[in-house]
Amino acid sequence: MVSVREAVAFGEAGESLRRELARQASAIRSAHWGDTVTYSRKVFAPLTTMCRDTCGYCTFVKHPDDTGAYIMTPDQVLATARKGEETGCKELLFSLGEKPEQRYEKAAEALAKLGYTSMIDYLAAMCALVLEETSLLPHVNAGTLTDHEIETLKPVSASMGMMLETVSNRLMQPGMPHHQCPDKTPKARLRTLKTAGRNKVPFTTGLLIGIGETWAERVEALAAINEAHQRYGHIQEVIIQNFRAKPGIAMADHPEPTLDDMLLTLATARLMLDPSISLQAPPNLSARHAVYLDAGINDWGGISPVTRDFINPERPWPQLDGLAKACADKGLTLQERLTVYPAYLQADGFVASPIAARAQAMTRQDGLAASQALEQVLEGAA
Ligand SMILES: O=c1nc2n(C[C@H](O)[C@H](O)[C@H](O)CO)c3cc(O)ccc3cc-2c(=O)[nH]1
Ligand SMILES: C[C@H]1O[C@@H](n2cnc3c(N)ncnc32)[C@H](O)[C@@H]1O
Ligand code: MET
Ligand code: SF4
Repeated sequence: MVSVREAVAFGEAGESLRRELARQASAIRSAHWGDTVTYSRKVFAPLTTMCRDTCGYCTFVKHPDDTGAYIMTPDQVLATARKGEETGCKELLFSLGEKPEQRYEKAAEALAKLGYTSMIDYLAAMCALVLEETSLLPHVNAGTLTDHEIETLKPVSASMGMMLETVSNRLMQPGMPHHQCPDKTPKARLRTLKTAGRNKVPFTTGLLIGIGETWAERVEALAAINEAHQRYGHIQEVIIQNFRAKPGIAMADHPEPTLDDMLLTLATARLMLDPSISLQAPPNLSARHAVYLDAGINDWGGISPVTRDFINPERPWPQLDGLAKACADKGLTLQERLTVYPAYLQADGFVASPIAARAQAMTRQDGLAASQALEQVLEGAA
């Protein structure tokens, strides 16, 4: 694995070094992930658009007084889940604003009408509903979480995630994207990464690139993720997500990261991270996503046949046959996976047993990649 010092120097890499790094990253992908590239067939449930943060890149968040501010009702959650079941989805991805009830009276009132005082408690109830009433596996993307919140969510979810986004404290300053966002302080994000590890939650995290961070800060963020994984063994996947500028956000005129920047970041991530960590990039945020395969990715993340990407709603999902062809053109095979990676289904203390049993049954029925013990994966990586 490449050190922080070496990786920081990659920021200055010219064209030939960039090509060499991508080649090495692809070799790691082949050695550890073979020739399969995966995706998770999912439906998206944007449980609430209200949030106590106001990130400069986010179009998802709505002020409680705006149109488009809502909390999904249990019936709406179930209707979404049913659509997913009908189209062969296995994951239901809950994505939501963070603790809106702690900032807005209106959000607290809307939550009270549903019978709850905390959004996380409501989220846990909706996960339980999905488990009871449908065949899907819930994945939770709810931002920062405390020990108590993770304890509430763990028995009712297959996996959880939170984008670290960045470790840059500069981005908290006035005029920067995380100004006055209490849940985006690097301290709170890093704490959540560790809390998830201590609680043995199969965890997804990652970087949002091109929001004003320096190359060195990006490398530091990757190092922090890898350190957490070395300590707790819980990071199942890392997403490198490229910022997209769009009308209506504070960062509407901020330049987007270039494709070369994305490729160098992906290769660096592959070279820095434990090889057992899946490397994911979203296919819908670049028309040129096929070349990500040359920079070492082995996963496309969640793709939905029914719901749009609510966080980037103007960016439709690519067709699965197109993605399969992009993989095949490079000698790779596109394969469906579950939201929780196989190794975590066998590892002690990770996935609640009824949920692990459901996931294992799905694996057998659908011929998904079989389970490999976490110890084995981590040993292989060492
Ligand atoms: O459709 C999306 N899925 C997102 N996902 C879901 C992802 O694509 C997969 O469905 C899951 O990670 C399961 O592997 C996230 C999951 C996380 O845990 C954390 C962040 C994200 C971010 C996105 C996103 O922006 N859009
Ligand atoms: C769910 C994840 O979506 C990402 N996210 C939020 N807004 C944008 C945008 N404009 N472009 C790309 N990704 C975005 C953040 O990283 C968040 O954590
Ligand atoms: N609010 C959470 C976060 O920023 C979930 C994704 S953004 C809708 O991490
Ligand atoms: S990115 Fe997440 S935390 Fe930030 S404003 Fe949007 S919903 Fe809230």
